[in-house]
Amino acid sequence: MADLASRISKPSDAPADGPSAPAAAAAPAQDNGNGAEEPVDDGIQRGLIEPAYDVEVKLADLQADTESPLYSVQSFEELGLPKSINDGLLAMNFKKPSKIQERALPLMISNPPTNMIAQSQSGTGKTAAFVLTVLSRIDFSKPTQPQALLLAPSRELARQIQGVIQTVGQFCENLIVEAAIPGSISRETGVKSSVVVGTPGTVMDLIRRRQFDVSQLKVLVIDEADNMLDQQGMGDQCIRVKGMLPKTIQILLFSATFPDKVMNYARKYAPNSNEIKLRHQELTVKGISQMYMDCPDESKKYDTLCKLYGLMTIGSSVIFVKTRDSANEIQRRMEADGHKVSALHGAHEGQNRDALLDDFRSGRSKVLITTNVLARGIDVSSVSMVINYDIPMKGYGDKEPDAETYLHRIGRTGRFGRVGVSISFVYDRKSFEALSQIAEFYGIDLIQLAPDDWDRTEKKVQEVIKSSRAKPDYAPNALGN
Ligand SMILES: Nc1ncnc2c1ncn2[C@@H]1O[C@H](COP(=O)(O)OP(=O)(O)OP(=O)(O)O)[C@@H](O)[C@H]1O
Repeated sequence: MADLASRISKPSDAPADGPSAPAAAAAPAQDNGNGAEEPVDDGIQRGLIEPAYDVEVKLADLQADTESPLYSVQSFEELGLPKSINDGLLAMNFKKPSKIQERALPLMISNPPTNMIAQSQSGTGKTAAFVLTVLSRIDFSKPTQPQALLLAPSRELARQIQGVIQTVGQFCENLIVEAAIPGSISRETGVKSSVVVGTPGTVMDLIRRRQFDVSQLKVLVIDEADNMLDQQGMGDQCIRVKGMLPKTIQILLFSATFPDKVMNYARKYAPNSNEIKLRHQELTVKGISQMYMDCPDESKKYDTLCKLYGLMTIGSSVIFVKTRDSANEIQRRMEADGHKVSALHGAHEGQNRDALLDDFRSGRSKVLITTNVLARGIDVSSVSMVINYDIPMKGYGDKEPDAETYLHRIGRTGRFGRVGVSISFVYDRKSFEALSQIAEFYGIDLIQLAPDDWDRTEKKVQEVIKSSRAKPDYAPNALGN
């Protein structure tokens, strides 16, 4: 049995990670809904929760730190991308590539095209890395001929990636990007774009019904590839889709996590790939202060959640629960108790899901209760807190802790150098052991919050949320070799 306390630190008065901050509340981020930042002229990105008191660490400092996953030696110009694409990056105020972008891009855009399996911590810019590659391969004189296909596990992530392609590609003439998600492509027209971003089931249906001409596809990207290729998940669908595509297609697989078991599938799926991999001790983002709350019993979890509501609304927060029913139930109870929350999960109809996420992105709603459907990839820079109401578990009878899902869930905060807090609720031996094993796996020390000392709990959480940016030396060892 794992040593329960070995990775879990006792409460202390020492400040939580992050520069200390005065008492002003952090401003909500300016997310443009595309995962891109609004440009500003102060040399810092808006959307990075920039309260006046944050003078300690700028993104530029983080990107100059050799230990940071955001570090690079080259500029985007030096990576040899076409001007129209560089102009898009400028408009997004992307000043320097992150480490994954700097390392993966030259390998991916070179000819002859080579497959890639690439891993990098959550929120470090994997999307732009593959989007830039896709755009560099498109022949813009054939705007309605499908040339690139990107697959993602959820409609929300597919739409988000579509938005990033449109934003980065805003100066590429005749760029047409379509989402292939349920209800998005009319039977009459079929696919009429050069870039298609979709979920595997819908893409497979479109190809089978001959509404999607795949004969000229040059590049296939699979985001969240470990999840997508997992035989327990969408592995079969992804294999079938690949079987319908040209044999010469360049395949790019991206994720923050690649468990060994799935890595074997990945290597078969994308043979002779270049690989950029991390060790699991390098995976956590140090800007995320990982905390846990030892609740007296399961029923007290809800009371604890309500007590945290004030802290949740300093920025935006995501509450992860195991089932759709518990998402609905917690929403119902919290609303009855006077809190403003929304719930998004797979039982909702597609357009409703889109509207709920759009509201969350824009800050119209600030607390979102959801299931694992939003655990991966979703990029909303204002998220300063993630709550694991249930510790993610996997396997038959939920026997094993799901370390990958834990990492993706908490990675909804702390995006690209920002700071955030994750709070995991434990309430019995099983949940405590599961969290201990996850902490052990990643080599992290979790900070305990005391449910009976709210002053201290609030202080600890506020110290992080209001500090706004990770210090350079919080960054992990970054990419392995
Ligand atoms: N070079 C850059 N400079 C500034 N910001 C960037 C840069 N590259 C990406 N970003 C921003 O960083 C944020 C996180 O990027 P992205 O969503 O691609 O992360 P990711 O690595 O795919 O994370 P996840 O593993 O959670 O999917 C986005 O808001 C994106 O706009």
